[in-house]
Amino acid sequence: MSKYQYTESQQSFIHHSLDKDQHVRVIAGPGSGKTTTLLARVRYLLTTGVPASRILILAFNRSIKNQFENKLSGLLFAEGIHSALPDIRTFHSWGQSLTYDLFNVCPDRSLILSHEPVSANSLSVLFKGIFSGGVFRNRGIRVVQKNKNLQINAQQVVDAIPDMERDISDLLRSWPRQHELIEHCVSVMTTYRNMIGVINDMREKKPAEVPHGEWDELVGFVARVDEYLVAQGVSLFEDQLYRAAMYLTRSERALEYLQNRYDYILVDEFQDVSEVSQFLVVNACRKHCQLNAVGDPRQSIFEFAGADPAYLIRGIDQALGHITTYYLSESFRFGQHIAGFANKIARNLLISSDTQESDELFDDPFLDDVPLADIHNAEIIGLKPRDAAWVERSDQQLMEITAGWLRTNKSVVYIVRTHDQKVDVEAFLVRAGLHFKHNAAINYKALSCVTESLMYILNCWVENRIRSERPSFWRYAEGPALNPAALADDTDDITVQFEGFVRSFLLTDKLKAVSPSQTMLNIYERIYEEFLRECITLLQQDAGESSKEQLVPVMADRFVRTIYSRYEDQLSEIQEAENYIHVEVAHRVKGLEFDKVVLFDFSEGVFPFARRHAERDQNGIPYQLNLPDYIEQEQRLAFVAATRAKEELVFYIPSDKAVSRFITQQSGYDTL
Ligand SMILES: Nc1ncnc2c1ncn2[C@@H]1O[C@H](COP(=O)(O)OP(=O)(O)OP(=O)(O)O)[C@@H](O)[C@H]1O
Repeated sequence: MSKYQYTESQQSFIHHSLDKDQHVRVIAGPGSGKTTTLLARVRYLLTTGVPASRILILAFNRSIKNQFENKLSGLLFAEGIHSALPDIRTFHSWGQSLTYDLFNVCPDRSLILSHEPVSANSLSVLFKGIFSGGVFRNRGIRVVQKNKNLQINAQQVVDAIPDMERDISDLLRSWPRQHELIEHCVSVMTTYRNMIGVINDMREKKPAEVPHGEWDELVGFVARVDEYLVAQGVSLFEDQLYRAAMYLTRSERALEYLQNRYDYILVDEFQDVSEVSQFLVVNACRKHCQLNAVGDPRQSIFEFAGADPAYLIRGIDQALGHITTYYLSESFRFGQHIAGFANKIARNLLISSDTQESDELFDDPFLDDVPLADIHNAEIIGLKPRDAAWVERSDQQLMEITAGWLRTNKSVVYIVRTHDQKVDVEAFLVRAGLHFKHNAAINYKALSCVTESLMYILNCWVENRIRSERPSFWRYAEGPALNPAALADDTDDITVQFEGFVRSFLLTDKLKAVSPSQTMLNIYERIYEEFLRECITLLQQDAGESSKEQLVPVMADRFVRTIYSRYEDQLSEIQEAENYIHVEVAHRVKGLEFDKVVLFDFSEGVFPFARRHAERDQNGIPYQLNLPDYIEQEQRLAFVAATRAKEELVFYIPSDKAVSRFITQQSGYDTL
């Protein structure tokens, strides 16, 4: 017995024809039960006798895939359906396994050995993978090596990291000025988890912006990394899909294999398919396989990565011919008020675009206007211009509301626009004594804070002065002021000097300010202690032979190589049992829902987003903010973020910022 009373249109999709050429599509707004209905459709297929192995379900990332897998197993278990699970995969994992299946079917090396240049995008993915350790260490990436058709396994990729690290430290060592060496060292290390940020910065920099001939150094470094990757013949993340697609375009047998592999392919969030993903899907469904595509064009937020909602709206019709479309028009997630608010955000999309395509997109019943006067659930917390007492009171208000939610066991998310903002929000929550869920990425950020502070200390030590620009997290730290007396060299023993200096920073107080839990505080303290010990050992070994300046880069290098890597594993394993707040960037909340949603910093420049250093027009406006396509993309993101809320939606706008254009166009909301 199902837990839901499915609506008529949901039922029509669930029980849609089993004929393989009767492709089907569902277009519906957020919370209308697309994923829920897709699960029910799979259950229906299984109960009508379709073998699980003939069904493929595709998701865009691992978390959505895992969620689907868990929900499906739960559903089947609850209803006593004894069936194996269908093939549930991310697009990339499908592309990867497909390539190997195709190679077995048609072992023609020339089809997969052709060498493709390493694109900037692939490079970014590679770096992300390597430095986050996730993709490469846990999953293993099978890559095809040029000329040998060998698989390089994950371990080999990981083993290659020291070469790159050596390159980086060589670069750092050869940096002309000590001062900049340390600063650059800090920036490299703090972005160690997101190396591509550094690489891309280098790529985008123009010679004129880089002082004193360092440009050549940067260009040389990037070129060396590129060469290194090419020499490895590394097959990168996106190539998992391209390689399979290439195979299909060149081999009839491969195509035939694919077209006979599955009877049903179901894709959630179809608005986010890219050209290559859609190519694979429609080719798989062209003959004996039914496509079930589910999505919401207004929730297309990955255009920058090649996604195009047009594939959902008409691309699949063009490729496959007749397709039945169902619209789900009721939202089960939220009431009228939130729907009305979200619709207003989306409505602007319709206004700003007069193409045929957008009429098709937005003329659906879900968008029925709701009078804004009715909106109570969506609240805007507006802060007056910066005024300490006022800010304090308003922050306090938000914290009190949040604490109340947690007391009643509500699920709570703070949605931010960028990863950097996460750190700010976390510090904000820590100050308020509230717990947030920290996953590996957040831990890396926190660890970066620790790294940054250690580099800061080393820097001060070399310069014999407290520097005015402190690490960013320092501003959240309460604790006693730094002790300038400790800077005085009252002993000749460099080791004693150093230890006294580091300890004078009273680190524990500062660490407390950035530690989301006692467990993490303990780990941070251990890192500090170990760092200190390592440095002292080094100083003792080198006593008298090296100057402070020479020792600093060596210490920094050691820190990253040994301590950093040892603790990151521990940190990523920590799980908090307490009731916590989720803090997540907008791009990662798609498909999720929470009782209470805070859109943190919903201001101009954040929604829509403008990089701090973005190029500006003659009026000082970041040029992106004048591009209608970009604005639409950002609006879709705002729409996705706002529609995660089941019960309550709060917009939080810092006092010194202007309210986002996406809500200034609205009226009738409550202000706290
Ligand atoms: N027929 C129904 N009766 C009651 N609740 C339902 C029904 N269908 C779906 N729901 C509930 O509605 C909520 C939203 O469903 P779901 O996540 O499937 O929506 P969605 O359309 O996939 O949303 P999004 O586009 O935001 O990913 C879930 O909590 C789900 O349990």
